[in-house]
Amino acid sequence: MQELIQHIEGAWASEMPFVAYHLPEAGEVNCFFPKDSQLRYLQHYDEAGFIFSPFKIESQTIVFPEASSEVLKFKLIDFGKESKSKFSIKENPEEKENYLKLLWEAIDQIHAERFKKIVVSRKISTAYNLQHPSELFLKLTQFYPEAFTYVWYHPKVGLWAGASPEVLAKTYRTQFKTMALAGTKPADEDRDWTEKELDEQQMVTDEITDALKNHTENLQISERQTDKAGDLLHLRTDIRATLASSKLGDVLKAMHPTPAVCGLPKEKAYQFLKVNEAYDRDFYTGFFGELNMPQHNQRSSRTQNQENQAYKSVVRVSNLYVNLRCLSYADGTINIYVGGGITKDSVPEDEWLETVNKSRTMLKVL
Ligand SMILES: C=C(O[C@H]1C=CC=C(C(=O)O)[C@@H]1O)C(=O)O
Repeated sequence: MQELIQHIEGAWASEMPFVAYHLPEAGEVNCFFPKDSQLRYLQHYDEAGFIFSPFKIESQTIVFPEASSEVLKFKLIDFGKESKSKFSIKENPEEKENYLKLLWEAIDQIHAERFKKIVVSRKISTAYNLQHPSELFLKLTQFYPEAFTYVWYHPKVGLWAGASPEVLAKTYRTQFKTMALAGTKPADEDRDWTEKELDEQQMVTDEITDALKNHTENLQISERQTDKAGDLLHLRTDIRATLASSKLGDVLKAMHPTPAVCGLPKEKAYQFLKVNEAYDRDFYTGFFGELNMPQHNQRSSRTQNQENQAYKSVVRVSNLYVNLRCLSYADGTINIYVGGGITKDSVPEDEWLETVNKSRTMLKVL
């Protein structure tokens, strides 16, 4: 653990890129330390490494290639330091008013039948002196073991950190997994899911299923379930398929941005967000994670006339998550990114409150 901290702090102090991450419920932390600070962009989804992709489809995906990085694993130890942060941000009335205006605009457009759903968002900025990214990362792993937690840094981009509950794409050989995640309520709120929330999530399931139809076979859709993400609950449907002749890159192109982060119809919603959201989402609601990284499997096989024999196989797997419940940091400022799905039944004040609740996921670790 001490070694992990030293590696992260060493890279941070010498302004060298790095990523440290923890996959849900995994026993170890993985890290990439690129050997130089050149900014590299992904050319093809056959490459192997850790990718960091922005929301905008026309922007490029950054890669820390496996081949030119030191790739390390560290055992994760529970260090029992669950100290809650006292850090808070005062509500800014002007920010609230502007966000309510955006919400009303989105709802009006839905009533005018331009959209069925749109996911609007905002950025909460505050002065903050981030000294130790390893501390931030370890708190994330402690508070949110069920999420994909990470801290990512490149000197030419800045630092990002988060705890994502949403799988965009997992692959194992030809097996493909994703999920439709939408609808939000506080975990301590004892109430049923509303029609609005059920509808909103169903739209995501339908759209993802539709996008996958042309690229996969054997589509399987699970029952809907409630999923915990920090102090929040979401509705979730798991979707599995077999990748046919299509490659992961084609599937991602068809899926991203899903209606869990953009809207329906996708292109119109995307244009609306570009014009009406008063800030650049940057990497928020983009995606990130392992691309074609080796997974070492050890199995024992008993063949005829042979002793039990252990053999190893290596399978290249991808684990990509949507960049939600995240923050960025540069030059003494922290930005926390939050949004929510708007449908015809949305109530602006409730949607505002939902973003306040979502911001607590990151505030807790500051
Ligand atoms: C856009 C966000 O969440 C998405 C994922 C789950 C639930 C959502 C919702 O209930 O609106 C959003 O679609 C965010 O956390 O910033």
